[in-house]
Amino acid sequence: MLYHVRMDVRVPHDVEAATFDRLKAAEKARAEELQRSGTWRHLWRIAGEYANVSIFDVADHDELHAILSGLPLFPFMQIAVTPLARHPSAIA
Ligand SMILES: O=C(O)C[C@H]1C=CC(=O)O1
Repeated sequence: MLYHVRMDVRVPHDVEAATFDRLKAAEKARAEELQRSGTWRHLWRIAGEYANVSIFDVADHDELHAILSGLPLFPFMQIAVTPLARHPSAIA
């Protein structure tokens, strides 16, 4: 199943820069791993915002939740999920 996911990163002011840098590095490694496996199909920065739009390809809601809640930056993100169904006019 495909899911459109928007992630908005909210950095709390009381988090140390070094701590946040470490979490960002861990997030990058995990994002790259999930992209290589085909699970994280698209990852786009929303211009002008500390946010992304992504497409995930997973078995079901439970797998998506497990992946998203396991992301290193999960505690600092607001996440909006939209399940996608095939459009009848889509040719690909
Ligand atoms: O920067 C972001 O949009 C948040 C998060 C998603 C992938 C990643 O590397 O960081």
